[in-house]
Formats: sequence, C-alpha cells, structure tokens
Amino acid sequence: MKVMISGGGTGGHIYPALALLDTLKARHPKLEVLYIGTENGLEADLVPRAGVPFKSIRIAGLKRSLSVDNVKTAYWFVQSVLTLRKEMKTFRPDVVIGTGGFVSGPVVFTAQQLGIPTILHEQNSIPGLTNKFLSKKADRVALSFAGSEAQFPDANVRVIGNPRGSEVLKTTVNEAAVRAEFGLDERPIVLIYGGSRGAEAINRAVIEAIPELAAEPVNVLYVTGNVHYDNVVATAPKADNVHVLPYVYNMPELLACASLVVSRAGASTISELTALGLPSILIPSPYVTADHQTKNASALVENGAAELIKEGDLTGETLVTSIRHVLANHDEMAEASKRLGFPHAAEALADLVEEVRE
Ligand SMILES: CC(=O)N[C@H]1[C@@H](OP(=O)(O)OP(=O)(O)OC[C@H]2O[C@@H](n3ccc(=O)[nH]c3=O)[C@H](O)[C@@H]2O)O[C@H](CO)[C@@H](O)[C@@H]1O
Repeated sequence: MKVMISGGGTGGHIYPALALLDTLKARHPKLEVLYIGTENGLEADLVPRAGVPFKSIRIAGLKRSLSVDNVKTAYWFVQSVLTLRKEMKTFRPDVVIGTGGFVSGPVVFTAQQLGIPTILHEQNSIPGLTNKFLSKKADRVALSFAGSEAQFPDANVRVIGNPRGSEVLKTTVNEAAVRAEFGLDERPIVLIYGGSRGAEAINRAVIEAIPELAAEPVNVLYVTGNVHYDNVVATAPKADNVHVLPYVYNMPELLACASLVVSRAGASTISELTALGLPSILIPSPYVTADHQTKNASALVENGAAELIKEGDLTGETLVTSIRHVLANHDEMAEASKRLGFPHAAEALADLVEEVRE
C-alpha cells in the first residue's frame, strides 16, 4: 500500500499523522509513505526524525483580512498543485490523508482533482478552514470529538478520536529511567508545557510561581518551547525540584510518568490526557480560530477531569493554587479523564484508510 500524508505547522497536526503511520506500518510492513510538509513547520524536524520520507512544498496560510500576502499565497497554492500533480503521478498513492494545517490544503486538493481517495482528520472540536474547504470532496472526514458532526453536513463523517491519544497508550515506559534521566525523586511529577511551540503567558506564570513550587512536594518538568528557552533560563529563579527543558521528543513517556499536566488545550494534548487518564490544568490559547481551545477543553472541565484557567487570570499564584487543588483531588479527576478517552483511535483511522482504498 502507498499513502501520501500531509499535516503541519504545529505538533498537533503532525503527531496524529505519525501515529496513523505507525499503525498502518504494523498492518502493512511494506507500506510506502511520502509525507508532504513545509520547511518552516515543526514537521521538517519531527517527520525525518521519525524515519518517514519527507518532501517540502512552499505555501502559506490565507490571512483572514484583505492583504497582498493572500495574492502570494494564491500563487504558491497554484505552484504547489503543479508540483504535487507530478509527485502524485510518480508516487501513485492509493490514499491521500490530510491532518490539517494549511500545508495539507494543496495536497488533498490535488488528490481530489486526480480522483485519488482522500481522508481528512480533524483534531479540533471547531474545524479549521482547510478541512472545511476540503471536506466536500473527501471520501471520509474523521473527527476527534463527538458533537462536531454538524460542522460537516455534506461529508462522510466518522467520530473516531485522535490517533495520537492511542499512540501514547502503546508507548513502553521505564519510569525509573525517566526519573534518573531528569534527576527526579519519588515525589509526583507535574509536567508543564505550552503546546508544541511553547506559550509566553504560561512561561511568565511559571517563572513567577517557581519560588512557591520550590517548597511543594513535587517534581516539576517544565518545557518552555524551543524559541523561549534561552530567555526563560536567563530569567527564571533556580529551584532543585524544577527542571527546565526546551522541547521534549519523548513526550508520551513523560506523560505516562506524570501525575498532573499543565498545558494549553491543543487537541492532540487533550487526546493524550484522556487516553492516559491524566488530570490537568488547561490554559486555552486565546489566539486561535474561533477560540477552539476553550471548546476543546470544555468536555474535560464539565466532567471534572480538568481545571481551566483563562489566560487573563493566569498568574504564579492562581497556578500554584490550582496545582495544589488538582493534586488533592487527583484520583477522581484521573478517572473522569480516562472516561473521555478514545483508546482505539489510531486503529479506527487506519480502518478508514483500508475502507477507501478498496
Ligand atoms: C497555537 C495553535 O495553533 N495551536 C493549535 C495546534 O496546537 P499544538 O500543536 O500546540 O497542540 P496540541 O496540543 O494539539 O499538540 C501538541 C503535541 O506536541 C507534543 N509535544 C509538545 C511539547 C513538547 O515539548 N513535545 C511534544 O511532543 C504534545 O505531546 C502533543 O502531542 O494544533 C492543535 C490541533 O491539533 C490545535 O488544537 C491547537 O489550537
């Protein structure tokens, strides 16, 4: 079987694609894959690192307001379609899969023009522009949250969850080795990060909270995001139990060892938390389309699996208070979180790939 897959920009669009590929490879050892991304997105680092053949195209996202940049984007879109037509005629994929981010737009569009079966995976409870545009001609649209079906009235929709969630369940975890790697003692691990690219507001609050966190009976693994790391290290107070990291490549393993996660409410993160049954403190990004992270977080908050802090209310003090509160209610929140997970999402998405290629 041959699949072409595209999703990019941030980890939330890339990890679900990689999780699907792992599942397909387990079923088809001779699977041939070509991943299409851009040079500027995180995919240019993560995809080759996962050993997946990668090619890049040049494309940018459309601006929502009138802008000359949109003329350039239209130009790059047409150029990308021409390049991709050649690529698809040579590679001859059985199925083309888009997992979101603007790069998946021309890839799935070209496949649809050429009559190749296409599948979209939507991670968020409010769909992105690219997927809405492509859904009309897609053979399947796989959704991560029940209740968002109405957003794709004309499409062949299935609610299956997010493959990244089930992927983390499959990870082999050696907790003693993880604790040794970061110099952590036996106290619970609080894992803090701001999505795949880091978040300045979370970094500010953590830096403010470090003197208090130093006195809490926890180990803190604090991931700043690559671009923020130097600045955080230069300004953050030091504490023996707070370990600062730029980016984590083995996140599934760390998540499996953590007792509590503090994070943005990106959709792939949510799928990991609920697959593992982890309590969380979620700080939705207010800078995303249609405030979709607040919507992503809502099921967890309503079911007692997470506490939500609005970015405007986030300070060192509100963060520490919430960490204490969640740890005190850990077990009930963990159970509530587990009830919301989709542990078989990767298999379900792989089933759709098999379905449409027949
Ligand atoms: C600002 C922005 O546009 N955010 C969007 C982006 O988020 P973003 O990519 O930040 O967020 P997600 O939470 O969906 O995914 C992050 C992924 O990166 C992993 N990770 C994170 C940090 C790290 O050091 N190492 C690591 O492996 C996480 O475990 C997770 O699997 O895509 C998601 C869609 O899928 C959306 O819901 C988010 O709104």
